[in-house]
Amino acid sequence: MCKSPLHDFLHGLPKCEHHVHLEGCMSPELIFTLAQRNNISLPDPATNPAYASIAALTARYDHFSSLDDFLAFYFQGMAVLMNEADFADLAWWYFRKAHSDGVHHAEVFFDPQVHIDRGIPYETVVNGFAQGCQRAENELGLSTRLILCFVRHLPVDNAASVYEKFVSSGHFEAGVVHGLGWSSTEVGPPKDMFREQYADALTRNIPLTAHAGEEGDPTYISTALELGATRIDHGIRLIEDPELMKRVAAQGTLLTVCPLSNVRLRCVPAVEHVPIRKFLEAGVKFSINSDDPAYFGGYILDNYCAVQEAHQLSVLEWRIIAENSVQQSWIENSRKAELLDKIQSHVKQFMPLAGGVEL
Ligand SMILES: Nc1ncnc2[nH]cnc12
Ligand SMILES: [Zn+2]
Repeated sequence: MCKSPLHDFLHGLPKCEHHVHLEGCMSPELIFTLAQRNNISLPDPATNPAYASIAALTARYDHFSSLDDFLAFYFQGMAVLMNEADFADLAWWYFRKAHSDGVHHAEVFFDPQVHIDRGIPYETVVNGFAQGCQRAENELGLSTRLILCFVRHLPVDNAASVYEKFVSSGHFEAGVVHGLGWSSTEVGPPKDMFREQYADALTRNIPLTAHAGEEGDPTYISTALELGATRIDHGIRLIEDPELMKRVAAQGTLLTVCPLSNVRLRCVPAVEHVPIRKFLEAGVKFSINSDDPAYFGGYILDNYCAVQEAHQLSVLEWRIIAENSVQQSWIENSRKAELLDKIQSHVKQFMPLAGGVEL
């Protein structure tokens, strides 16, 4: 538990999560358990000592040197997911934890290309994750959205083939998959590598987001916007381009910021350097998220608390963050109204911490 006097306020504050990779919720315990259950060999500890034990793997996660160093473990970890039930259990496990952190609405990423590449059918992945989402809606009252992510470390033809599967499945029209994103290695591959897929998705009114401005400079963000993304995942390097920052603020584009991830992947030296105050001052909308919580030492509430300890925000600033998170969620207006009411009631309870300001 964090030491901030706002801890209880932050815990109960109704949250929306917009940036979490379901495969990033594979804890070392779960990796070892599923490897055994599904008879899958993990890397040999003789050549990769990180896999000697759960404790060794956990300890290795403290020392990622970059995004790509982390991604190697992330792809290895998800290789133990085999059956629909594995995917469903993983999603359910995340939703239960998110619910206990005060999340009411969660938009979650998954990486089908990486699973298909190792022989798991597209339907197994989507059906399993969709089951987890349905269970969270039924049993926890969460609203959920699945976002299919293209990955930048595989050839674009590979993304084209999964995009065809996605389109022909009718999963968007059926409300099973709600949007598209891209992720994985940022610097290196062409910035606009999914131009064709995003152009086609726009004609179908599919919501688009993109990982950009995490390790890459602001031109990665402007390219994603040019291709039709209405949301930017991470986006912390936006502060290096004041003109672009004005545009992003004016358009109301949401940045899905992940503070603990940025520290673990060495994008910033500490949470104090995540430009939270600069974004607030510039009117840039953002939400606070966990990214790959099993790898980065914390789920969403840990990220909220880390931001509070580093930036000392007021109750009213948190209210703005929470309301923007709801307004920029990919949900119906009636659900937005419900969540905005919940935020208002919660903030009212904490009036004294707001310094007596009329709410
Ligand atoms: N932080 C991150 N950046 C890019 N791709 C990812 N895939 C999972 N986590 C990611
Ligand atoms: Zn991410």
